[in-house]
Amino acid sequence: MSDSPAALDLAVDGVSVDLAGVRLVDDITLTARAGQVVGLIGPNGSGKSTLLRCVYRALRPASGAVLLGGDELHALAPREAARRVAALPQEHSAEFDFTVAEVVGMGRLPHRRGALAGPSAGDGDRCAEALRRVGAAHLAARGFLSLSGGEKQRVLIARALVQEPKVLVLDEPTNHLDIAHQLEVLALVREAGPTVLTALHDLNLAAGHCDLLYVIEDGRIVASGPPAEVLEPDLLAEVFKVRATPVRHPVTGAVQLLLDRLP
Ligand SMILES: Nc1ncnc2c1ncn2[C@@H]1O[C@H](COP(=O)(O)OP(=O)(O)OP(=O)(O)O)[C@@H](O)[C@H]1O
Repeated sequence: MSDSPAALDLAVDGVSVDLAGVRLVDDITLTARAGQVVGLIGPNGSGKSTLLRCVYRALRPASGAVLLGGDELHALAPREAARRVAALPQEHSAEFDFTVAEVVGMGRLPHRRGALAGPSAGDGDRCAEALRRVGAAHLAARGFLSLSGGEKQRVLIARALVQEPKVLVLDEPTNHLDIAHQLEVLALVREAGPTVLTALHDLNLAAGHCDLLYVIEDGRIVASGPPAEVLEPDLLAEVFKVRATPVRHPVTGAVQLLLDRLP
């Protein structure tokens, strides 16, 4: 865990979300202490993205609150919220007809002095460094729309990093990434120092990279705790409908799962 002073405690306090008359997230409470990497795992349609959308302000909960360092997120001015929270959404509704360098530069907008102010000194260096860290420096001049899925994902991670958030919300950050980049990106977001709340499908990545896991099923949290405690066979059979055999990674010591279909 990083003790970066830039990170803030995140608390989701009794959050419920209703869409189209259906309760999709039901009274969820979770906490991530400053600098922790907290994973949200659960089957398809369990409510992970819906909850994360509340934490990056794309949705307003029907009840409950999201607190950042004790301040209510939905009460902050948009610009102030954007200085504290960056997000990597699962679907990018906005397709960017911009260069990669321009897309990453958008991450600096919340830090500009005024709405009409230009880039600050150092913004270009920050963006170049972030692109380098995600292994995308060579793509800076390319059109974003011309990139592969994994290249786009890495550029959007660079954009979130240059925002220098105190809380980083990631919805399936390893989507489209090859295995080396999956491991790299998860190490990178931890090193960057913000509090991280991330949805992950890969249970072994969750086991190896998260300080704490919350398991969501049908919009409710059904288990939480350190990965080695949470990822136990009965729970995984019940929630994910798989047979899981936990083993210790011989090098890192992290719990890892051998997975197959239930007999
Ligand atoms: N606007 C909406 N109106 C009605 N239902 C919705 C809406 N958005 C999402 N849902 C439903 O809410 C449930 C939770 O969706 P959500 O995207 O949060 O799940 P998820 O856990 O992120 O799933 P996945 O692992 O498939 O990404 C799903 O059944 C989904 O179909």
